[in-house]
Order: sequence, then structure tokens, then C-alpha cells
Amino acid sequence: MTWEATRLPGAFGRTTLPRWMASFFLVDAADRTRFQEANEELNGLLNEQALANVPFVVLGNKIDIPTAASEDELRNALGLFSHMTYGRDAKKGDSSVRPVELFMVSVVKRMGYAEAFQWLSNFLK
Ligand SMILES: Nc1nc2c(ncn2[C@@H]2O[C@H](COP(=O)(O)OP(=O)(O)OP(=O)(O)O)[C@@H](O)[C@H]2O)c(=O)[nH]1
Repeated sequence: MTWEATRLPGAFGRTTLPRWMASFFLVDAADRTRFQEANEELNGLLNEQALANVPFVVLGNKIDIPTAASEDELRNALGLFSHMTYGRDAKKGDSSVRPVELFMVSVVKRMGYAEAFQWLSNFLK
């Protein structure tokens, strides 16, 4: 589980935050024992004022493991159904929804994350 990287803003302190362009949150989709912990950590970050307008790419990793959670299961476990997102095909511009999206990936098999970067590129132009 490698969400420590997304905690980096805290290390700078609230008054000296750099401007974040995007946040990546990597969850081990094959480790259901840590889904609750991941849910709390992610929702804490989503509620950070400094990250309010930052696109969140949530990566459900290790989908090459047959017992890994499905996208729906992980979305539900992380509470992502409650966050309105732009959707996979939508573009930047609708300020009423927040860019938070889940992508299922396998880092070792190099699967899935190209789509995530493609989606993110919609918000960095
Ligand atoms: N099967 C599979 N293994 C992976 C994948 N990505 C990383 N791993 C392996 O998972 C192992 C542990 O890595 P992580 O899950 O990132 O764990 P960590 O962040 O170091 O440690 P924790 O925070 O304690 O989970 C390593 O041996 C990685 O090679 C993947 O996509 N599929």
C-alpha cells in the first residue's frame, strides 16, 4: 500500500503548501484487510482544503492477482460512489463536480495506468 506519497502535503505544513497539480492514491486491490484504512486515508485527503481543486487519480493496483477486488467493489469500499466526478469521458470545466476517478491497474504487468494518465491530462491542459 503506497498512499504515503499523497501525505507529502502535510509534511510542508498548511501555511507553506506548494500548489499541487494532481494527487495519486495507490491502493492494493488484493488486500481487503486494508480497505477501511485506505477509505479513511483517502477521504481525509479529499477533505483537505488545500486539495479541494486537485484532480485525484485513485489507482486500484494488483488486478493481475485473481482474487483482487473488482472496480465496483473497490469503488464501494473506498466510498467513491459518494463523490461526484467528471466521469471518464468528461472534460474540465464543470465546476459543480470534482475530478476524482478510480482506475484499476497492475503496476508490475504495466496495465491500466495509461488510461489514468490520459484522464488526468484533461485537467492539466
Ligand atoms: N502481483 C502484483 N504485485 C505487485 C504489483 N505492484 C507491486 N507489487 C508487489 O507487491 C509487493 C509489495 O509492494 P506494495 O504492495 O507496494 O507494498 P508496500 O507499499 O511496499 O508495503 P505496504 O504499505 O506494507 O503494503 C512487492 O513485491 C511488489 O513487487 C502488481 O501490480 N501486481
